[in-house]
Amino acid sequence: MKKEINIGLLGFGVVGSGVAQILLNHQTDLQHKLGVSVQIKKVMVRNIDKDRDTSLAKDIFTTSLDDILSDDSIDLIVEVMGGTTDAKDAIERSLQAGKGVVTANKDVMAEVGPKLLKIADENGCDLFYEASVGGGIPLIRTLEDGLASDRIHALTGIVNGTTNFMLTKMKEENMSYDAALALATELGFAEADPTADVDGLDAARKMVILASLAFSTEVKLEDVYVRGIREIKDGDVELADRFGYTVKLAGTAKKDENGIEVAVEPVFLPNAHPLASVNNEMNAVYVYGDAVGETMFYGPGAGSLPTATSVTGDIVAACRNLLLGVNGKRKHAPQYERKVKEDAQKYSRYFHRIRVKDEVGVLTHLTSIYSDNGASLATVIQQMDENNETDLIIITHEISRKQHLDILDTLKQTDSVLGLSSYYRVEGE
Ligand SMILES: NC(=O)C1=CN([C@@H]2O[C@H](COP(=O)(O)OP(=O)(O)OC[C@H]3O[C@@H](n4cnc5c(N)ncnc54)[C@H](OP(=O)(O)O)[C@@H]3O)[C@@H](O)[C@H]2O)C=CC1
Ligand SMILES: N[C@@H](CC=O)C(=O)O
Ligand code: NA
Repeated sequence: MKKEINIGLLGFGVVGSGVAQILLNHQTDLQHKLGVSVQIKKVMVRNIDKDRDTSLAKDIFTTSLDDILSDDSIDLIVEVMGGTTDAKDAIERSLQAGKGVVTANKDVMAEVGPKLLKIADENGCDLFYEASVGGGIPLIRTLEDGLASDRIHALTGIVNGTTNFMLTKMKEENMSYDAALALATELGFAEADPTADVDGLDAARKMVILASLAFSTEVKLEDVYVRGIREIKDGDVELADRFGYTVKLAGTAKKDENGIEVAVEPVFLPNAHPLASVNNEMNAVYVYGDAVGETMFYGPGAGSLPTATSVTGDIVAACRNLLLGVNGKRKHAPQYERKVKEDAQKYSRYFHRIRVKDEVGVLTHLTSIYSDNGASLATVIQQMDENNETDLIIITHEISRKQHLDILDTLKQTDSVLGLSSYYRVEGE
């Protein structure tokens, strides 16, 4: 019977140092729950000379993956180094060496998750990735276990902490975009390359992971319609509020008889919608199941200790499996063929803000573009600003994404349109 489980930790940054802190500070609790102690045997970093605030012995730090993989006393690898190429390689090699892996890496799981899970299955190893979506929220395991008997048909969520933090600070404290991003980075929320956060890619990767699991099908990054928060223009947040909405970067995934649709984009959410009051780095995901109905999962979406809680939760699960000798016994092949909807099959309401020339007949001409495209309108408002320029605000009834995009294309080529200020999908009504 094992007395100790040894971990090889790949990465000692925001998340890795949090994992070490929890394993150290909660050691007696973990020992009680598992009956063995869990120790960090080696840590891989990029720069061995960096000053690190830790009580771990200096000589366990290395820059060599081989050093860790060749150590037979190491049972489990925890990948929290980030990036794609090296991390992918490290996970693959660890599994091939028969070592279970816990990772927080959504870039890798979204890109090659199915391939890595197959390698894990073939090698009788666990591959757990709870921290890859929703930071500290137990979501992956909830979909895999708690809701396993249900058929999930939709997910809607705020799955990026950095952008939600930025939008909150910009709205409530009038902080500039740059200052809000700098603060999110300082607090350890942002990715190494924060364009992944602000341009929606990080959230898109998380939606790939969630949708694949929820719908038991392969979902690729190219299946996701992605727009980030740089698309939000001055005045949009106030304008949304005037109409009773809050602007959030939301991920949505839906499944019906035509297939699946997945999107990440700034949306207008009714102010009364629970997701509208999810602020700062908090995340929340609504899961709609045929049997369970509506469930919502809420918690910190980023940050050292919240994310490390999910990683160490996975470590506990992997240790239990190792101790029971049932590691790598879950099989991960998806149940359904990949089937992605066409834009003409994706329905929503849309908000359009169009800068127009203030001249006779503009309103009639522009509304005819909508009717020519079969779109009926719920709201049409013309508002003039202090420079005598006019914004036409249009909220449509349900139309397809194809109708919406066709209308935008026509508007762009229309003489009386000075510019398309912004547009949003209206979600959650
Ligand atoms: N920060 C967060 O809130 C969250 C992060 N994640 C994910 O967790 C992972 C880690 O993120 P985070 O801790 O923020 O990242 P950091 O940049 O803070 O830390 C990365 C760590 O990995 C080491 N490292 C990076 N590349 C290599 C390499 N090629 N070889 C050896 N060591 C390497 C770095 O070494 P050195 O210290 O020498 O530079 C550093 O210790 C990422 O996949 C991220 O997306 C997931 C959820 C939330
Ligand atoms: N950069 C990410 C970190 C967690 O996944 C975020 O802000 O959500
Ligand atoms: Na999670």
